[in-house]
Formats: sequence, C-alpha cells, structure tokens
Amino acid sequence: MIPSARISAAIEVLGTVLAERRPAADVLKDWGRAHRFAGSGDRAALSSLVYDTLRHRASAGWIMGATEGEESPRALLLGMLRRGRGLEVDAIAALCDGGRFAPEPLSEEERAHLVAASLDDAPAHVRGDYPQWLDAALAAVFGEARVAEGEALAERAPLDLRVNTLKGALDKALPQLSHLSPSVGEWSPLALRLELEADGKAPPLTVEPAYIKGLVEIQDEGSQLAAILAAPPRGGQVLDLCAGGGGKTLALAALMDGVGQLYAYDDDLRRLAPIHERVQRAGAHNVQVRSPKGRGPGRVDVLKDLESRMDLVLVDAPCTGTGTWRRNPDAKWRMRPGALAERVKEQVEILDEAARFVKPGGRLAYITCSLLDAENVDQIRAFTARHPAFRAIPPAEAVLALGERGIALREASLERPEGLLLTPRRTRTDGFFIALLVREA
Ligand SMILES: C[S@@+](CC[C@H](N)C(=O)[O-])C[C@H]1O[C@@H](n2cnc3c(N)ncnc32)[C@H](O)[C@@H]1O
Repeated sequence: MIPSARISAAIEVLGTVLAERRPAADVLKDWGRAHRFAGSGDRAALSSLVYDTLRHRASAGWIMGATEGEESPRALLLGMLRRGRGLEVDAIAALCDGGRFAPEPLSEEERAHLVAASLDDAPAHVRGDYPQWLDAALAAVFGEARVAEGEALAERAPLDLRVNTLKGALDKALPQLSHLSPSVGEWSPLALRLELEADGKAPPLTVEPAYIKGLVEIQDEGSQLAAILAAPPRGGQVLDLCAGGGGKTLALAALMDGVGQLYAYDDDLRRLAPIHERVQRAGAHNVQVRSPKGRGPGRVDVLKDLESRMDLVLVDAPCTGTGTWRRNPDAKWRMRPGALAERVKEQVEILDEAARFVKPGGRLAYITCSLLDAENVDQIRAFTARHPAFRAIPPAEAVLALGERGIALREASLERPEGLLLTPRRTRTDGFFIALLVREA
C-alpha cells in the first residue's frame, strides 16, 4: 500500500472504532481479514496510525477546531499527523492528494488549522490528552503537572523484558538478543528494554529462542518493580491472589529462586488459563495454581487451607488501568465513571479477602496500574481503618528491596505515606501504585 492509502484505511478504521465504540484491536483485526492483500508492514503502519491518533485524540481534535465528542475521524487523523508526528502542512497535503487511494485534498480551513496548530488556549485535559471527567482526579494527584503526565501517557511504550533468573542471568540473555539492541533497565536489575521500530511495530520477540526457552519474559519494568518491592521471601509461603495470566507470578517465582511455595489464584478461569504453559516455559517449579471451582453461592473455597499461613499475599488488583494508557490508548476514551466506581468496590472486597491469608508478621502487597487516589492511597487508608492489625510500610523502607537503586527510585516516584506511584513521566515505566502492609498481630 502506498502511504496515502494507509492514511485512508486509518480514517476508515478510526471511523468504526469511534462510531461503534469498539476496541481498536478488534476493528483492526476485522480490517485485516477483509484486506488480505495488505502485508505485515501495511498492517503495522495502519495500527500505529490508529493508535497514535487515539493517543492524541483530544489535542488533535482541538487543533483542527473540532467540537469535543464530535470530531470526524479525518480531522483527528490530520491533527495527529501534525501534533503527534510533527509533520509539516505540505507533507500532510502531499499524503492527501485526492489520488485513487488517497484521502481528499485539504480544504482551506483544514490547512489553516494545521498551520496554526495551537494549543495555547486549550484546557488541561486537551493538552494532556485525557478525558475531561478525570481532570479533577488527576489534578488531586499531580496538580499542575497533570498535563505533562498526560503527555507522557500519550507516548508509545517500549517493549520491556524481564530476564528469568531461573534460566540464566542478564549476561546470558544480553548476547542472545544483541541483534535487537536491548538497553539494560534503569531500575530493575532484571530488565531489558527494546525500542519500537519507526512504524511503532514491536520486534517479533516471540520467535526468539531466548523467549521460547523461557530465558526472557515480556513484562513492563514497572510491573517487575512491583514484584521486587513485594520482596517474596525465598523459602516462604506466598499467595498471588489476582494472578491473571501470571505476569507477576513468574517474577515472584524467580525472585524466590524457585524455593518455597507460591500459590497462584484468580477468580476468572479464562484469565488464569495461560499461566500453566507460562509456568512450564519459565521452569517455575514452586508454583501451585489454584483454579476457582463453582460459581456464586456454590463456589468452593479452594484457598481455605492457606488462611493465616502466608508470609506474603500479593494483590495485583483489577483497576481502571489509567497507568497503561500508553499501551491501551483507546481504553482511556472508553472509560466511564461507573467503571471506576465498580473497580473501587471490587478492590475493597479483594483487600478484605486477602487479609485472611496473611499470618501475623506477614505482609500484604497491594498493586494497581492506576494513577487515581480512589484506587490507590484511599484504598490503603480505608483498609487500615477496617483492619487495624495492618500497618502501611513506609516507602523509604520498602525500596530497600531494590538496594541502592531503590533510593533513586523513591526520588523519581511520587511518594505518599501509603505507597509509591510510578508513572511514564517520572520513571519511564507504565503507571503503577505499589503499597506494602505488614500484619502486626
Ligand atoms: C491486574 S489483573 C492481574 C494481572 C496479573 N497479576 C499479571 O501480572 O499478569 C487483575 C486480575 O484480578 C482478577 N480478579 C478480579 N476479582 C478477583 C477476585 N475477587 N479474586 C481473585 N481475582 C480477581 C481478574 O480476573 C484479573 O485477572
């Protein structure tokens, strides 16, 4: 496909995403099925045009003079080419030449908007490219810096890997991946970072022998840090209560050197499904997966025997995912206040559930990939009020699990007495909130 045909296709896909409120990934998949002639380069270029537009949706619409909520997919895409990709007006006009597969030529009005491309009078949520209804909540956390935080959340995310020390050390993995030019992690001693290609495509990691053999796993550096700061004791008893596909489970197993017992549970059997194969590939022999049995009042308590026995319970809670907007840019526009209220309620229930497994002297790690106080510090405050036996461990103490790098991490993060908040702008990771609590009695 010629570049202008890709622009036309991106406008079409965006139109469906916006009109039908469907996830961009699904619409892109449908488009691929209906256009089998398109090669992998075309598909990659198309999806990065669509995702980049969603990343910059508010600012792209604003510079094109569109009314919020009523922007045409064409206006958004043109605005993104100017603001997100920094193309000059003539370069955009050359892509829109009205040729056979190209978009219509630019109107005088479009040209004028693209020349001015001004965000000077734009409100914070437009400059920061996030939904207006979240402005007050983000202001409560970041104040004036919410615009810069939003801008960083509108960037593309790199592909982070974690070296699985059950299979080998960093110096074994590095030479095996040298053709992908990885850089070593800024904070996690286990992290390798691969930058995306110019078209936004990630390197095809899953065909690499190092990946196939389990020497490296795909895991954002922030997620790795959450597991490291949770500090699972080698030889201890650990429960990963919201294990999902096992991202944190595998990191915990490696940090325990495969010694002790790690139980992985999730109340959604489908989400838990990939964990079995991943545990095998990683060689994580101390993981015992506990699958949910039954539904509703008939549900069997498959964790009953773990009550008051755990040295560490990890709660990687279901959340709004506001910290992962770099990777899921369409999710930020689909999110609704009702969903936030629902997640908050689930988090309360899961934290209360988690408490029963922690032994006296044991710890509870609460993690979200959200930036919002309602899901983070407010949850910890409310939990310690409901459960006076638990006390929040000060972040200054928690970061010691990372050695010297912990001091720098603490300075870079947003520190609250209840926990640390990592953000793309501050730590160049996904957004993560990490809180540790100890059960004193
Ligand atoms: C953030 S995801 C977990 C991601 C996973 N830990 C990882 O690192 O790949 C949150 C998980 O919590 C699970 N969940 C939601 N409610 C739960 C509950 N009451 N008990 C256990 N798991 C629950 C969801 O099914 C979801 O898989």
